[in-house]
Amino acid sequence: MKRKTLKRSRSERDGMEGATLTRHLPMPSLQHRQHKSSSSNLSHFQFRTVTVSEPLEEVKEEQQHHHSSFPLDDVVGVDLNIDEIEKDFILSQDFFCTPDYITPDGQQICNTLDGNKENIPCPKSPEKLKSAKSKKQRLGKIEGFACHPQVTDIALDAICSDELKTENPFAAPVEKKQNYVPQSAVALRCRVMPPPCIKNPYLEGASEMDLDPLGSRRSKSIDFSPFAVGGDGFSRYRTDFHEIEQIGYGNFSRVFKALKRIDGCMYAVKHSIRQLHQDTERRQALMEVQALAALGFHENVVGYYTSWFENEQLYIQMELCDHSLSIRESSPLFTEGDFLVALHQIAKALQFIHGRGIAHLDVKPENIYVKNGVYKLGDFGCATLIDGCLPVEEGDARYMPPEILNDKYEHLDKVDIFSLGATFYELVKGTPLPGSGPQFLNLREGKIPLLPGHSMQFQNLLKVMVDPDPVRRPSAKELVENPIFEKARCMARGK
Ligand SMILES: Nc1ncnc2c1ncn2[C@@H]1O[C@H](COP(=O)(O)OP(=O)(O)OP(=O)(O)O)[C@@H](O)[C@H]1O
Ligand SMILES: [Mg+2]
Repeated sequence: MKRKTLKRSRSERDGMEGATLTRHLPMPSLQHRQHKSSSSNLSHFQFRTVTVSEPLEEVKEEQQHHHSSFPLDDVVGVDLNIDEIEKDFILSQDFFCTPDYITPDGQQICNTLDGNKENIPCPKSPEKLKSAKSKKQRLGKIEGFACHPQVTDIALDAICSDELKTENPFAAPVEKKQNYVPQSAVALRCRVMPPPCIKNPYLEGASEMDLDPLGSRRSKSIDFSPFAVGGDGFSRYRTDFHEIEQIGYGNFSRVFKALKRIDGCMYAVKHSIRQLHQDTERRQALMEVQALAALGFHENVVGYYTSWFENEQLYIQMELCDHSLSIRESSPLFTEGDFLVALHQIAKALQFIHGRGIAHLDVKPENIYVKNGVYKLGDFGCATLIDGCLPVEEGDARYMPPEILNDKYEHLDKVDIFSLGATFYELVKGTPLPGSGPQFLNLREGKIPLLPGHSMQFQNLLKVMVDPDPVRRPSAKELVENPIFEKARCMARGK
């Protein structure tokens, strides 16, 4: 069923952990280093094989040399992190299809991104500059920045571009090459710049700048698009998972049972149905995984593993459950004892998330899953902060209390209590709640018809949970501590 029009449309929200290239690029085969004599004039963007054993000094020297002969400023922000390269990065010239020397002798190249220029035949190697001293000084400066790989990155860029402007007067004159930017360099820039770290609004005291050392160098938007695997036919989902079958769908997502190739375990992988083109849509979609990640583990909350963007869709890897409590999926043969066990467990989930300042705002049978007899709250796509610091995106109107329908958001934790009461009323009744009409209005007024075969204690509990006044509804903690669940525990033990 479609939700009512939302304060912030839910359809706007669905949308990447940016995947870093080092993890996903098919690595070219390890080649032996053979550039020593012939490649002393490697262009800055010629990517040769670097073995782990290669001395860092030499790599840095070479980089320095190429910085001095290549206008790095023109390739804004290309980050070649030496430490990274030395550790685990194997960049092959073959892979990036760059020529040996970017600027052929005596050839005038204009500053365009014409891909054909990358296929010009290798010209004669220009002479290597002989200024060991100045190189050493430069390296000294660079090493001073080597405390953090990303800081080193920035330092290298900054220092080298400075040096291009203030050349050592005693050094051999450096012929400044034309502003030629190989396409592969631009592509690499997109690939080596790590994705942004964004603030998790569900965690207290997380500062955006603290998290993102490159924050000042990025644009303000969460532009994950360069890291969106899938655009070039490469799929992290397909690479990492073997899809078994579709196990569910919602208004915005499809959920698949998938075998993770590397660990041989089954997971639920949910992805947004629609592509999320806008930054705002992606931000909105990320709220779900940010809430899950901020919450951490609770046995009655569906487990979250990881998430990423692919083909402009958000993928979420979760714990695989058996099924949801949706009346179209689960067995109608529930006894009151069974209901109480489920209600108690989801009340514990709510106590846990409310304790962390988060309200779910979309509690309903479809969002409660069962795994080996344990009930788990899932689908945090509407989760928000109870203190009202985040926008409210209400869930399925059939389960929403009257105050939410009237745009009153003072007691967001109690919204979940109402929804939980409505959920169990529907499960006991065995027919779907209406989205409008007299029955819909009756429930908003706290009127629950008698439920034959169920104890008054249980029916009264449901009634107080759907009280029109949020203040009179029990808190999740009070609910968990209700004596009725003692009976449920005894019944569960007596089975
Ligand atoms: N971890 C899981 N294990 C098993 N089944 C799941 C899991 N997550 C989701 N499902 C199934 O997929 C369905 C849709 O998932 P979900 O509710 O998260 O999608 P949605 O598009 O956000 O839904 P909604 O329409 O409620 O907004 C669920 O009702 C459930 O049946
Ligand atoms: Mg759902």
